Amino acid sequence: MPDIDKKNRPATSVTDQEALDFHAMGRPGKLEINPTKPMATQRDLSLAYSPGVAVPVKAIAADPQTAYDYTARGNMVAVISNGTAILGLGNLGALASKPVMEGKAVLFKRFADVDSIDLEIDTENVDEFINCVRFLGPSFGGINLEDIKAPDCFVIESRLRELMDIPVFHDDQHGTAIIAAAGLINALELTGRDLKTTKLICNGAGAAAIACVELIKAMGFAPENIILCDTKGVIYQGRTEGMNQWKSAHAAKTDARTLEEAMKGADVIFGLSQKGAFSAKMIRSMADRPIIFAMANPDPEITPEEVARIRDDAIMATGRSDYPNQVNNVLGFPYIFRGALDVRASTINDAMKIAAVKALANLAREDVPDDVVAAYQGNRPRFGAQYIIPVPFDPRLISAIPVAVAQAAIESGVARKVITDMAGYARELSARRDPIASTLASLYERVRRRPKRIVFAEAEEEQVLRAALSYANQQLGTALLLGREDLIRATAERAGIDLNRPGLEIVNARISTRVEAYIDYLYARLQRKGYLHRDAQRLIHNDRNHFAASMVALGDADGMVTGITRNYSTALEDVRRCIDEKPGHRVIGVSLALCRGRTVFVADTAVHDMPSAEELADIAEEAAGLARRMGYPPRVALLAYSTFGHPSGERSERVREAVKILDRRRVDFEYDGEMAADVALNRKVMEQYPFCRLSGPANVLVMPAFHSASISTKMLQELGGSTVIGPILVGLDKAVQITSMGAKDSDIVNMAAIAAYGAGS
Ligand SMILES: NC(=O)C1=CN([C@@H]2O[C@H](COP(=O)(O)OP(=O)(O)OC[C@H]3O[C@@H](n4cnc5c(N)ncnc54)[C@H](OP(=O)(O)O)[C@@H]3O)[C@@H](O)[C@H]2O)C=CC1
Ligand SMILES: CC(=O)C(=O)O
Ligand SMILES: [Mg+2]
Repeated sequence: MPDIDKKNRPATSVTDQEALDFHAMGRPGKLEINPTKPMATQRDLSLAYSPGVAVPVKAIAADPQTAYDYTARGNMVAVISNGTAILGLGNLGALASKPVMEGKAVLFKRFADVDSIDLEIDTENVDEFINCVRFLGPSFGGINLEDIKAPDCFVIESRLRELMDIPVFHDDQHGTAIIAAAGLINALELTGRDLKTTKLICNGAGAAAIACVELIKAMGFAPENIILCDTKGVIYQGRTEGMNQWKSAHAAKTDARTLEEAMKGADVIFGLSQKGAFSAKMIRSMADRPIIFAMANPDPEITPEEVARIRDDAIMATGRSDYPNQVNNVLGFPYIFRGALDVRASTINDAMKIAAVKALANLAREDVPDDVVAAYQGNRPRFGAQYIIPVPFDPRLISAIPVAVAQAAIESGVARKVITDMAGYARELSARRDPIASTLASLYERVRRRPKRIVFAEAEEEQVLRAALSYANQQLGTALLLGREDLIRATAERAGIDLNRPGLEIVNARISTRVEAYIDYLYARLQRKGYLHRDAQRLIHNDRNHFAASMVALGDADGMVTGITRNYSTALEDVRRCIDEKPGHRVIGVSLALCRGRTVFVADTAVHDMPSAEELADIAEEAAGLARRMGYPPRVALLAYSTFGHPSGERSERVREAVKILDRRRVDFEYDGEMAADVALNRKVMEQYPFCRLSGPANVLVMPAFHSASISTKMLQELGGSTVIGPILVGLDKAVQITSMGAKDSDIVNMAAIAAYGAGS
């Protein structure tokens, strides 16, 4: 197990066990391959395979460009490594690099809808590596080389670029250089420095470092103001030990021999070396308002906390997502390839790289529009020391960078397809991304800024304890562990959880001084509903849900999460005995189904069995409200088996009536119905009803009844490969969330975070 310094872990750090569990969960690894065409009938087979497949074969043989029309090549990138420089962990071999390469492949998909596959090549021999890759060209639209050590990577990349007619891009070199250069331009601007007079030290003289230095020199940085260092110290003119031609090209005329000597008075320091390479003394010796990019992964050369202890005038960036200013090639490679693929570029040239630098640097200087604020944890960042570069979840990246890259490819003559309508292309690009990940990231961050006390009502269960620990570890607030103390302690011991860490508190119902207050509260609510005082006593003494909900009702906790040991409706009844709906609202459940890059909100998946027309209209309003709060402009479809009156039937009548009620209420969101699910979700089918008032496929589906809501979300999960979050309870006066029975710890912590978010400020 790697030795990680626990004290220096930032807020969102995960434990080693969590990382292993995540990778092992379900189907091991992070990728699978799915067909894009139906493969159900004899005819499908005849088309997809023999004899039909022969037709595109001949077409491609006659005109190779048609491979982009008839195969997956045009959207497919190989992520290729031999594992000789895995992050900052060193040469751990091809097989060990696979988790990182799978990770890069899923980032391609997640951020830019580029399909990608990882290929680990088990050789350190440069010629063997080149020969292995050079013949793969027909399979891919581009090659992303990753984590190959210097100087081999330079030879490999330049030879493959000559041998292949598709983009070959060593991400650690150029991806890193592009992001670092963009961040540097902005940091120089903020500190009033000039590119030509700034003094920069780069620690590390490998793939990333050499490329960074080359790019910034190409952009006008004075060569005499740059000093590179490696494990042997300063790379000075005349040095012979540990040199190669790429280091020699940047050897400095200087008397400095150690990093410490070189760093005295430096304006900028780039770390592309190893964890902990910068000392406090070095940082202290830098010029005023120093610019420190500690980019080693997973642990930087020095942490922002350590720098903050030494000086308060630094602009600080790291390669990590859990600190401000993430200078990491994830901001580049998905979008750079997106742009290159979309114009079928033969290469990624300097013009395209510089276009990406400028697009990225400019984006950080622009005002962040309202619909992007969610990606910034609900804050509107302003160009400044804490914001020199956009965050990876910024939804503007998907349009800004590919457009700039594609345009530069066209202008520099390497595009094999010309895009004339760049504005239309930018719109298409935006539609490729679903904001759910940024929405959830923002939700977590908001909670982190106003941490909440959440009762975990079933804390004797192991997965609940794990979720509580994760809640505390992520600094979302205090997890109140409700249960019998001896049992909680026994479970914690079995699970290896240290209950003494900050952020975990046991609430032992038996000895709580608040028991009488909760009994009085509950009795006052229930006495006219047939409950005796001793019934209230029994509920508080014996039932965790009543105890937890009373804690929340009386302000002893901000919210609660339950549901592991009891079915949903029973848990909800327990809670409803203690907590009412918010005035003017209706309590409903909304599930989020995340499928193929698209999120739909489905309601009501928890409460109303057979809602009336009035109730359906309320459900539409509540669900639209949640969608809007989560950053989705709601387009609500009220679903039925029929569409706009056909086939007619009594059951659709209620739905039609609900639409009329919404008309009368003059609600401020798009809605229409009744309609079948394919009309709601498929633009082409919807176009057959030109009078439909939805401006695009629905993102909020109001189901006609609980059974259809429940059946469809469960089918989406089991058969459609969707991730389903929820049901999220909305409309209650206090923040309560109920998980499904047997939910995993990751689901429980999500629901706890949603409860904390619901608890507001
Ligand atoms: N934030 C980001 O986006 C990225 C960050 N990186 C990080 O940059 C680092 C280097 O990666 P990469 O260039 O691919 O790897 P390479 O193996 O190509 O190069 C590593 C370089 O770092 C030098 N080095 C290692 N330890 C030290 C040290 N303690 N002091 C000075 N120099 C040292 C090596 O020196 P020598 O030549 O003497 O062996 C070598 O020059 C890694 O930590 C990686 O995670 C890389 C790519 C992207
Ligand atoms: C981010 C990255 O590619 C690296 O650290 O190697
Ligand atoms: Mg890398």
